[in-house]
Amino acid sequence: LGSMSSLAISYGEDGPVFCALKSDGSHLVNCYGSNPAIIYGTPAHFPFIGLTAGDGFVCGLLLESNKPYCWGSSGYLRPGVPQPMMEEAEYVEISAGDYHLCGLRKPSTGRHRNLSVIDCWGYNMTRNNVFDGQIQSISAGSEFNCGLFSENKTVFCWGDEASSRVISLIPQEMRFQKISAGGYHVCGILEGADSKAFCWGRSLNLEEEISMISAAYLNQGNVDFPPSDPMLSVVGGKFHACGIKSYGRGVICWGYTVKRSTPTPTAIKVYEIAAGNYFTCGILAEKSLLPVCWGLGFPSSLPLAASPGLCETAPCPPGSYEFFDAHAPCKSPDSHACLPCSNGCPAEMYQKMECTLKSDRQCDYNCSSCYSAECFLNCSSLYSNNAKGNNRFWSMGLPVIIAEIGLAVFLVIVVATTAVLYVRFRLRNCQCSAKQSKRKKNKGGSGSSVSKDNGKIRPDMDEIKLRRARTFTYEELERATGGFREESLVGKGSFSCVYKGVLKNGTVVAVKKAIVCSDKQKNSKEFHTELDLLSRLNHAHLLNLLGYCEEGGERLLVYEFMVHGSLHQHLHGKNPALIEQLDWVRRVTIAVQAARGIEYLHGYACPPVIHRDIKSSNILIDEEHNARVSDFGLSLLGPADSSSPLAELPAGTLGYLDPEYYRLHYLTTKSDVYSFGVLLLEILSSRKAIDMQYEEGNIVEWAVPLIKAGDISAILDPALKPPSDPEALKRIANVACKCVRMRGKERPSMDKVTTALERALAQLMGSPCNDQPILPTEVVLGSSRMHKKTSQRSSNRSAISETDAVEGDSRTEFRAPSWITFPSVTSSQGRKSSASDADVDGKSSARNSGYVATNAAGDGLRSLEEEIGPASPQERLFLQHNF
Ligand SMILES: Nc1ncnc2c1ncn2[C@@H]1O[C@H](COP(=O)(O)OP(=O)(O)OP(=O)(O)O)[C@@H](O)[C@H]1O
Repeated sequence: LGSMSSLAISYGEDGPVFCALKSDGSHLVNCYGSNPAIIYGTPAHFPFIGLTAGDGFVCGLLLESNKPYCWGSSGYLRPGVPQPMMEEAEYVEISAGDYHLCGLRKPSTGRHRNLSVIDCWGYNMTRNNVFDGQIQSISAGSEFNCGLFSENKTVFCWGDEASSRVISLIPQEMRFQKISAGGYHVCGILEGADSKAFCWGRSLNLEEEISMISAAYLNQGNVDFPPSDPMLSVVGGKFHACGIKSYGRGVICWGYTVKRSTPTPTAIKVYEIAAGNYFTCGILAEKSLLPVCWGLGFPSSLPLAASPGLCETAPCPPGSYEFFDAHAPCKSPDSHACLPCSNGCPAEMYQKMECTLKSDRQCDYNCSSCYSAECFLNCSSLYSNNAKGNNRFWSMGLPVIIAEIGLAVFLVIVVATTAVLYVRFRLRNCQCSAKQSKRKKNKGGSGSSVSKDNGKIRPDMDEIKLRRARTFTYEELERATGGFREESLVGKGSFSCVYKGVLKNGTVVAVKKAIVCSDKQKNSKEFHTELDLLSRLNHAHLLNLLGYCEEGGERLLVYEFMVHGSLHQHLHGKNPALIEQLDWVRRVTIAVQAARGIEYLHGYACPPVIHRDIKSSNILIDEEHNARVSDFGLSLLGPADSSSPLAELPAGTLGYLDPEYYRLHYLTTKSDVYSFGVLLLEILSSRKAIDMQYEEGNIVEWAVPLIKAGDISAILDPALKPPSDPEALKRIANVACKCVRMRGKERPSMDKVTTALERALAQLMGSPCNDQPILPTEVVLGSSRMHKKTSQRSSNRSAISETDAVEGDSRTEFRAPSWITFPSVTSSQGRKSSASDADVDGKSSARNSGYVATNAAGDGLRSLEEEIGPASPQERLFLQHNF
């Protein structure tokens, strides 16, 4: 993030890495950190002009060729010189965002001298951007970029606006000395004597954003505003910014600070700083030139001396001075590391020495006009030399100090009280829907010990027993399943075996027995999560928990038995009759029902539940072929405010796992939407989510390009006759494409998916008014509770069905290991930008008032918003914050 510098910090799931140019003038790079792809990929013998870094990668501007060179593990930027690259292109600056890199080309000469070209590579950015006007510098944010025009010192930005709003909030009338972008904001230093920092965007300084962040993270961090101190430079992290103070080179940070972070050091002076996502590092302004870091997740000191700044071939411009030290930070004697001069002297001080080409401005205390404790203390040595001065200090200084301390204590108390009241006020807002509260009451909630702290409802075990699920003895279940014999086994999962059993009263049940596992705690966590969730949820398309048993080391869950097993068995089993049994209407019905179950988890359960393991083996089918979503072993109680991503370690099943969740560890309901999209593709094609027998093993990589090319028939299951109205399936395929978009915020929410699927189902069934949503589900799908009960009664009577045979063994699914590959941008999103990799000289560029970009052709698909109406304000807020 931010602008090119002598140091750069990479972040991401493989851990943070600090890279810096060596302090010995060799221009070689040294890296330190935990991402092996960066550490081992560091080109130790290439001299660089400067560095920049993003999520999992670092890039440097090569000294010899003035071209960028990247290394690390980004899925969006290949190691080496980014491609496509024009041979003659040379760059003066590079800057990296989360998944992309941009380079500012050397100014053109001749008739194009008033045009500037910025080339970008990576996620959604690969194109050449041509601008009217000369550009002084560029800076990349998470998924956007900004530049500073040399002439009028105004800023322009382009890229993703929805999550950052950096484009609409640009302060048009302001002039900047320099700028630096962060995750979703930009900070700049204003022109003029006071050199104040000014920030805009969504992660800093906006009322709305502040309250969003506070609500989500109140217990974890704090939010504050840009300081008013004059600044020398600023850098942006994901949700914070830091700057070097003009006087004294001290550092100051603002924005969101994660709790448990190492605090910003107050007593250091730095030459240069750079920020990763949640931490910042600076090069100490002392002989050692060692880096110090603060924030979350990085050592606070590093053993690599680093260059204090970038080397420039031109003499240091006015307003800067050349760094002189025992170290010579620049290779060539003609180039200089220029540091910005501090700006004026603070109050109570006077300028002792001007900033020259060789040294910074020096200020000293004006002891005759002291009013701060610092000044008095500094001047106290003078006073101590004469009794008069001493008396003056005691008579004047002490009361001032005491008054200041008193004021500070008072302010702390006021702020703390306000914060406590605010927290209470915010948490009051998570309330369950009236319907749900009523349900809770009806279910014996009067003596309930349900804790409403934090708006989360976490019943204890005793209460679960009382409320719904009954306890079984081990002996009872052992008897029901014939001693857990092999013949009763109906399926196997990663954590459990599922047996068919018949209780004493004749009820047919499925008994899920935890596989004894060395990681007992994890197993126990899953067990209790499932109990907690299932006992609270109640929906026609969720699987009912009947009871549980916890005896000795054994843990068992007892569910309704689903006579037709799982959707996985139907789609991928060995029995072709089973596949055909699921005709198009049945399949789409199952998709709609599953969508409704998930929509309930996301939208109606309180707090929302994220399933985390939506897949065909977790969609069970009852006797009426109605779908029931099962297996909440991995579910998480969502945040009360569903807009805040939960940082959890990725869990789920390979092929269905949301790449954004896997890469960024941000878990939102949109991760379930991704998995559901994969499930839709599976339903349409009968291909497994990952099937290595095909060249394109990943269903998303295979199906999405075909759907986008309009070749829907290529993905439809050949075992079924095409439907009379293939448009309906096309509609579903388009919805699936939207669900599996790389970025969560671009995926539709489950309620929109459900509505779109319902319409498709109506169309498939030949409904004359398929543009109207079909309501209620029960009428169309026959899946009311009553209906379900009948179905259960009959399923209880039924003998072991054709799907009872164990297929778990033949099914190969993998839990997410670190080597998982996801659909690459080059094959899906990347394709759409390839057409726009236009002629660098702007032959095919469209121009628009100073900012001209050869934007990629938009998504060929109609937006879901267009299709089924705009999002509600709450959804919009959620989408905007679904990073
Ligand atoms: N209530 C049920 N009725 C009938 N069959 C069931 C029932 N529950 C599970 N099964 C069968 O048992 C299989 C294993 O289920 P389980 O929930 O243990 O694991 P899974 O979800 O398939 O895999 P994992 O645990 O790895 O996510 C299912 O795929 C299904 O075929």
